[in-house]
Amino acid sequence: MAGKCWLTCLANLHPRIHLPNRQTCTIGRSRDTKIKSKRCSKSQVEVLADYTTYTLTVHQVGPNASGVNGTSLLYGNTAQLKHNDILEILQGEYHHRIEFEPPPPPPVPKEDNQTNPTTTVNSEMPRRKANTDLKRKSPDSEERDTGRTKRAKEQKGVPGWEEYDNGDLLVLNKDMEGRAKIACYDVDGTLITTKSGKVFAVGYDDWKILFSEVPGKLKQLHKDGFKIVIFTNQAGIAAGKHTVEGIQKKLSAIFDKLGVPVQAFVSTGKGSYRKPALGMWDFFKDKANGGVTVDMKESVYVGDAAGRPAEGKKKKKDFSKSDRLFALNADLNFFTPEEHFLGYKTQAFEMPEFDPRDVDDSLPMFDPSSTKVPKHKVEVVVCVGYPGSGKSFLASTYFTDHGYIQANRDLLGSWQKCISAMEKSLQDGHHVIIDNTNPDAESRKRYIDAAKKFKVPVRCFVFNLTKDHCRHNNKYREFSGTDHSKVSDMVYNMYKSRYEEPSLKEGFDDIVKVNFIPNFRKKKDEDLYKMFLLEK
Ligand SMILES: Nc1ncnc2c1ncn2[C@@H]1O[C@H](COP(=O)(O)OP(=O)(O)OP(=O)(O)O)[C@@H](O)[C@H]1O
Repeated sequence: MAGKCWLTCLANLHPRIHLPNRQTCTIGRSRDTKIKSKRCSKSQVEVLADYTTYTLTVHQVGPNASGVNGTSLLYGNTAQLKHNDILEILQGEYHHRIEFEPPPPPPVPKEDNQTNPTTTVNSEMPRRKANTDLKRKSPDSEERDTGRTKRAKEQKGVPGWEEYDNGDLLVLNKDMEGRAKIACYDVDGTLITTKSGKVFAVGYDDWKILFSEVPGKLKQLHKDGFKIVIFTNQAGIAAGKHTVEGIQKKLSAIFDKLGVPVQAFVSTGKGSYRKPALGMWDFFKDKANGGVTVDMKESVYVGDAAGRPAEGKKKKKDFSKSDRLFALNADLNFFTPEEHFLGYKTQAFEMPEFDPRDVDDSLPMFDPSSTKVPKHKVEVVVCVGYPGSGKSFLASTYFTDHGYIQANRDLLGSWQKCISAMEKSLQDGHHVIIDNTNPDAESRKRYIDAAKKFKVPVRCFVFNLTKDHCRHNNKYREFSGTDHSKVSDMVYNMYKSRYEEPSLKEGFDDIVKVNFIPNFRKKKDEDLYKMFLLEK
């Protein structure tokens, strides 16, 4: 972990600025930065250093663009910078280097569950009409993609492996004979551990069988009529940290050592093949078990990402719950490696805070339940809610039916355009709903002021969902193929840090809470929604 993070001015105009761990700092026109240009706001960017991941989250607050490594950032957008990245406080001007001290350790090939800090630029308020600057891939990622495509083609050399969905899924022994009883396993931390003793493998040879009991147990199960099937997340491949051949050779070597026939599925990215989502399981059931129906009562799934809490200093908590949730989604009997191989009694575990199976549809849509829509002859409704809280869903399925014009920054491009759309609609005598996240008083004030200018009442509708519920909705949106850019966890943290509880003092005529009332058009949408889609 870094001990310090510095913002170092490349023009050497001022002493370097210290950025404390996990504290939001505002950078802009100030004595500290010696920036005098009025184009630079006093609050041009908000930055948040994270010493554990060696990353700096930058959120642009000022109206003029800032820049990151030559790429423009726009109002409301965020970027994640790593050690030695350059922040241009105004795009093309006031270049500052991000320096962690001591610097991050050099990258080594790692297992899937480790992420290397890489610079990413995201729209905080995810854009449907994406800014092309933000969409453009960094030269780095282009190199990685090209490399990956090439490697994917070259991988034919590793016997038995095939690639599906442009390399999102790798399958070993797809046509292996089907069986009804399936013993499924995760790999890292379940069948193997590192030889080096490090948490993450150093190279593809850094592995050994986890428990001496593993090969015998697998052989016995195979003899008893079980098919041995592996489901492993290896998003390090898409991230460019692993090669396809490297992982395939490593896995094939592990299976040779186990001495039992194995069928394997590898999810290489972050999409719907990644556990706990069921992409790999569905592929296995539908296309790789020779048409044999799985006996769900007898079949088992074993994995170490089981949500077990820490045991004092003896054992860290599990890094994720994805194996347990994958088994739950698939309706498979789940065991930890210790329970399965060593005969431990059921181990304690924690479930995620948000359980999609428990969404309560008995609540009233609004609190107070007597809330009228519309309430006034012409009015403005300002939404407040995390990305994925359902603002657009409610605006388009409910408010527009009641004659509201929906103003959404992702669609229109800027809050200024939302104001113009709002003013035009009010002039034409239409209600307006402002469908943006609006976490703080400052972002809401613009709409309140514009409504007051037109002497029109303005109400605030606050979406009453937890952060994890909204993260779930966001994943659901991703998997259901909606045209919406991905929203990262960083954006959720940023919303949380900026959030100010709406108050009547801001000028609202009323504040209403909006409950999440599930409303699905198709059974398959509901089925997907009710699965665990988050890993923790
Ligand atoms: N009441 C609901 N019933 C079923 N699905 C819903 C409901 N509300 C939202 N969803 C689904 O949840 C996902 C997120 O909803 P939506 O896009 O409306 O969120 P949002 O608050 O507008 O997000 P953002 O601020 O990121 O644009 C979508 O896939 C949407 O279909």
